[in-house]
Amino acid sequence: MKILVVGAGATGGYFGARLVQGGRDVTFLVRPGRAGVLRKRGLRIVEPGGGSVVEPNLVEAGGLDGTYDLVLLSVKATGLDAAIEDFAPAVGPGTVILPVLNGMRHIEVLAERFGDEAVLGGAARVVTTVNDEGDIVRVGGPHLLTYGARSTSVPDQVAEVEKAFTGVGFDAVLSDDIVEDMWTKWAFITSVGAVTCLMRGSVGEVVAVPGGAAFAGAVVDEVAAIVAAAGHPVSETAVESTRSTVTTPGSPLTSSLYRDLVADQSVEVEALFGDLLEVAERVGAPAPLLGLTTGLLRVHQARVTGRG
Ligand SMILES: NC(=O)C1=CN([C@@H]2O[C@H](COP(=O)(O)OP(=O)(O)OC[C@H]3O[C@@H](n4cnc5c(N)ncnc54)[C@H](OP(=O)(O)O)[C@@H]3O)[C@@H](O)[C@H]2O)C=CC1
Ligand SMILES: CC(C)(CO)C(=O)C(=O)O
Repeated sequence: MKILVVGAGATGGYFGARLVQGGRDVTFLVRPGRAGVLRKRGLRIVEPGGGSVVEPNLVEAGGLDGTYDLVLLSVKATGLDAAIEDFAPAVGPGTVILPVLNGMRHIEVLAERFGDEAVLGGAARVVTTVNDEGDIVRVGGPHLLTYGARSTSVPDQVAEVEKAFTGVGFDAVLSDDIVEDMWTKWAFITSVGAVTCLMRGSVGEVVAVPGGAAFAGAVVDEVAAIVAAAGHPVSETAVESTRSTVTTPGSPLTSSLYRDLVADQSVEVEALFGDLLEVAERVGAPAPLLGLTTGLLRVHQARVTGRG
């Protein structure tokens, strides 16, 4: 199976490197800056207990020659439209696209462009960042990629994807209800994102102040009520797991959203928060904390965008 990983950043770099190490046929579609770093240093993973480096096959937009069986799409929501134009030549009649983006809006955009059947659902649970040297840093914790067909008609290629993801150095789960898994991940990431961005700290820092844990719990309840009202209830187990995650004393956990915010970078505000706020308004679910987070992030995003 020929795999094209679009974006060799925190998620694509991590899962892609693991696939390379597992002997899979992987090429990374990258832009010139990232290509330069990867040619010089290789694709390095830094993680507790060691690290590794692979020499990745790289291609830049315009250099794509032929189609791929799987496109693993791992750009931020803010880069989605441009990335689609760049990887489109790699998509043929037999290609499936597996996005790891948080949120839901990218699914509609991709399905509109490439057809409903070609677009799988995906949800990544991994805590990775790209450090100043351009290496992928994995903090620890799960490295789980859940994926699956979004409708009952499962494209034949899914079995091939399952084979490709078996026995490589991350956990992969083929889900029979990936859409609900994506809603669960969306509820999780907005909860962690709201707690860390509103309070500007890690979970442990928030929990350490009086009222911090109660505030974090209120965020979890608000988000869970919104997705339930929208017809995508998260299981009680998942709600309690998120509650435990955002109220764990001493936890260093942040979110990629928070890390981008404090690094003064562009944030995925509309895909993660704007869209969920719209859902809340549509179904009449109260969303004061979500509204506050969305406003805060929109102000930040307007400043970043205005800077050019
Ligand atoms: N980081 C995490 O722990 C997790 C993130 N996610 C989600 O995964 C998605 C991806 O996030 P993440 O991996 O962190 O993001 P990163 O910013 O770390 O990586 C995105 C990469 O995409 C590249 N890119 C953007 N546009 C293009 C393009 N047109 N062609 C080629 N490469 C391109 C960027 O390259 P360049 O250097 O050129 O800008 C960058 O290396 C997000 O939706 C995020 O919310 C989900 C779970 C965990
Ligand atoms: C799991 C977590 C919170 C890791 O950072 C994440 O999914 C994200 O930040 O997007």
